[in-house]
Formats: sequence, structure tokens, C-alpha cells
Amino acid sequence: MVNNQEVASVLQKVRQANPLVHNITNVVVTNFTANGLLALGASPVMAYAKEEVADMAKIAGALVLNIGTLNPTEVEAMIIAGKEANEAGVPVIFDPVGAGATPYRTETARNIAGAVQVSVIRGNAAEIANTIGEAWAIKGVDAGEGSGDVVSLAKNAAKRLKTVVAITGKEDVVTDGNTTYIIRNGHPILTKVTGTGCLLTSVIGAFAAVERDVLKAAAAALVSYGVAAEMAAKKAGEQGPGSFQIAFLDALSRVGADEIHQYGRIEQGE
Ligand SMILES: Nc1ncnc2c1ncn2[C@@H]1O[C@H](COP(=O)(O)OP(=O)(O)OP(=O)(O)O)[C@@H](O)[C@H]1O
Ligand SMILES: Cc1ncsc1CCO
Ligand SMILES: [Mg+2]
Repeated sequence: MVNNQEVASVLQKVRQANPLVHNITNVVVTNFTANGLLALGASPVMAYAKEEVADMAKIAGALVLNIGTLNPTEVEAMIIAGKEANEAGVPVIFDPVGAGATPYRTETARNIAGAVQVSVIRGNAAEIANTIGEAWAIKGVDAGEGSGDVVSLAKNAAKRLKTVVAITGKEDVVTDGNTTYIIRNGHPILTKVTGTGCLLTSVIGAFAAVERDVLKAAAAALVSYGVAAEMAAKKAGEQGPGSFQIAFLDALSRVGADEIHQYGRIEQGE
């Protein structure tokens, strides 16, 4: 059972270990992702060339693959890096950005999930549904009243892909198919800053680099990230998304055991 105490302890391990996180990510969020990982206490690197991704991936603590602005050259590099990470026992975290939006994206998400053993896949409900080829009604995306559906979707995806699945939104659901946690942290203003989902995927990478129990690592990342967002929203949310983005980077560097114990809202689901 992952509780706030365990969340705080994995967060502390990230700060102590300063893990190297290799990101092959999209051009929109690159800088924000690097700064977010630095603020948290991890060590980001972006490397894309197929000539070097295998060498980088095998020395990293985690590899993050994100198809937000995909192209064939980059996808080829992602698969090379992913396979090398698998060989080296480096956890691979996958963000199927926009799966379902175009056939190329959907196919690529499925190809990557098939070719690489992914430790965690993180996306919104529509992206996860499209990655496993399940129909998904938009009205179920807001986890409010539809959270039961999100839980079943997450469990199905975990069983089909044999991986931990994190579906984020108003509430976050994370499951390995057997054990499920619901996290009720975060703030709606996160949806007004681009790349907050992508940075979260990389933050899961930092946590997975220091904690072998992948479900625990992912749950701890979701709680820490959501609590940091609440701290930032309190400080700067009223001023708007620009101030919030900066306050959020600050909060990622400040969030610690005290805040996790005070604000962390994680519970075990069915
Ligand atoms: N309505 C909401 N209330 C509180 N937190 C939210 C809400 N919507 C999203 N979040 C939080 O925002 C973060 C990003 O999740 P989201 O589901 O928006 O990712 P995403 O769709 O991949 O985003 P993007 O592609 O824009 O980066 C998560 O921490 C999630 O919990
Ligand atoms: C806006 C946007 N377009 C492709 S990726 C991206 C960043 C959010 O994932
Ligand atoms: Mg996203």
C-alpha cells in the first residue's frame, strides 16, 4: 500500500540520487521538461540521434519516449533507444501524445508499445484508449463522474500492454492491472500550460530511476507532482498561467515530506 510516507520517501530518494533521465521528447516541451526535472532534483538529458541514443539510454536511470512531434527518424531512434534500455534494465516510460488524433500517431503509439518493453505508459484517457484500440467516449474523459470507466480502461490497458498504466486528468489513476491507486491532487490551471502532461511523464521517469517497484514509483510521482501544482496555484494561480508556470518550477524544487503529508491525497482503488 503506497501512502504519503512512502511517497515522501521516494521523492527524497530522487533528490539524493539525482538520476539521469534520457528524454526523446517533443519540440514544444523540451525546455520546460529539462527545467522541471532539474527543479525536482533529477538530471535531464535530451539526445535524439540514432547514432547515440543507445549509448545514452544504457547509462541513464530512465528513458522517456514522447511522440508529441513525431517523425520517422525520431521514431526509429526511440525504438533503438527503447530496445537498448530493455537490454540494460533501464525503465522506459512512454507518453503516447495525441494517439487517436491521426492514423500515423495511433500506429506509432502501438508500434512503440509493441516493440519496446515499457515500464509505465502515461497519458490522458483518450490517448491510452487509442493506444490499446479501445473505443473511448469523450464524456468519460473527465474522471469526475466517469472515474469508474477510467479505472477499467487503465486496468485493461495494463493487462494488454503488461505494464503500469497512469491515466491523468481531474483525478489520476495508476494501476499494474491488479493494484490500483486514485490520486486526487493537482489543479485545473495545469491544463493551461503546455507540456504539464509531458513533464509529468518525465518526472515518472525520475521516480522509476530510483524505485524498482514501478507502480509505487509512478504513484509517488503523481502525488508529488499534484501537490507541487497545488502549492504553485496557491502562490501564483490567480495571476494566470505564465506566473503559474514559473511558480510550478519553484514548487517542484520545494515540495517535500511536510507538504506531501499535509496535502497528498492517494487512496487504493478497487
Ligand atoms: N481538472 C484538473 N484538475 C486537477 N488536476 C488536473 C486536471 N486536469 C489535469 N490535471 C493534472 O494535470 C497534469 C497533466 O495531466 P493531463 O491529463 O492534463 O495531461 P495531458 O493531457 O497529457 O497534458 P498535455 O498533453 O497538455 O501535456 C496531471 O498532474 C493531472 O493530474
Ligand atoms: C502543443 C503540442 N503539440 C504537439 S506536442 C505538444 C505539447 C503538449 O504535449
Ligand atoms: Mg499529453
